[in-house]
Amino acid sequence: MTSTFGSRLHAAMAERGRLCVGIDPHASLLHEWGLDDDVAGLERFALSVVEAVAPVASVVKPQSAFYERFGSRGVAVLERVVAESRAAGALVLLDVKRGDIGSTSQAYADAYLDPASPLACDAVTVSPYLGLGSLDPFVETARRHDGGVFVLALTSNKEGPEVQHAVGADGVRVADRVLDHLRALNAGAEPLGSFGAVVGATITQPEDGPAFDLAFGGPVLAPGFGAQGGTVADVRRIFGASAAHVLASSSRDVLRLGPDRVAMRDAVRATNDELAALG
Ligand SMILES: O=C(O)c1cc(=O)[nH]c(=O)n1[C@@H]1O[C@H](COP(=O)(O)O)[C@@H](O)[C@H]1O
Repeated sequence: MTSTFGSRLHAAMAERGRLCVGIDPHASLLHEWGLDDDVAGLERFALSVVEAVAPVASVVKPQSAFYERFGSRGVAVLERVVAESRAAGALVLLDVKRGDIGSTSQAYADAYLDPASPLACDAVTVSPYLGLGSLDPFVETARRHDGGVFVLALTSNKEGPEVQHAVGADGVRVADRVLDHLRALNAGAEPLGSFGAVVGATITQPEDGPAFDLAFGGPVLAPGFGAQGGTVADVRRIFGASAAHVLASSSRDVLRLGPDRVAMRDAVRATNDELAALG
């Protein structure tokens, strides 16, 4: 690879748009598509989505759990999803939300960010709740291999604020610490850093304290767009002038249009146009 993840993502968003498509083969979706909830159904579903969206979307985001539930054969399907999406020109953000003590995080980082690994992808989601320093192996491995890391900051689910808005002994809120850490990691990176934050497209800024500062020099992954209620207007409301660096992420809202590949692809294009209109 020749350029940082942040540079590749910046170019891909400019060229293909700001929608990330989640490839999440829920059992209920396999059923809606008329497929069995088995490895053959998983493979048919996932590769049909890749064929429909990977040639047009800037980023695809397979959620590992939906593949892992079928064991090693499911993970083999995930490997194909990653490889075939990249071959079609999409960046792959593997949603695994890993995070462990540093020595174990190194093994996770090698699994997803070392190009020699069977599951190598462009970027990965991680959880910071073992401490920001525990993420160093992901950061260093990403820097070494031009990969990216997206750290959970303000998640889309309603339970998130109980932990993420909590104030530490130093008076700093947990999510602010995560965003500050990312700001330091991205310092000086142009046009965009490689260290992103996950900020749901459903969040509301706190009424009893200052707004979270969502400009930190890196990309934002904004899941919760679509099926969880987030809209283009929410992206404008939450991110304002930083919306250009926001990847709105939708899984079920696109996937439920299948197995009609044209309908899925058209939906991606239409949403990209709406997001582009935010400026
Ligand atoms: O990291 C994520 O992708 C993520 C973070 C978050 O705060 N909320 C969230 O929904 N997600 C993931 O985004 C996807 C949302 O799927 P839909 O609700 O079907 O669009 C799922 O794969 C979730 O695991």
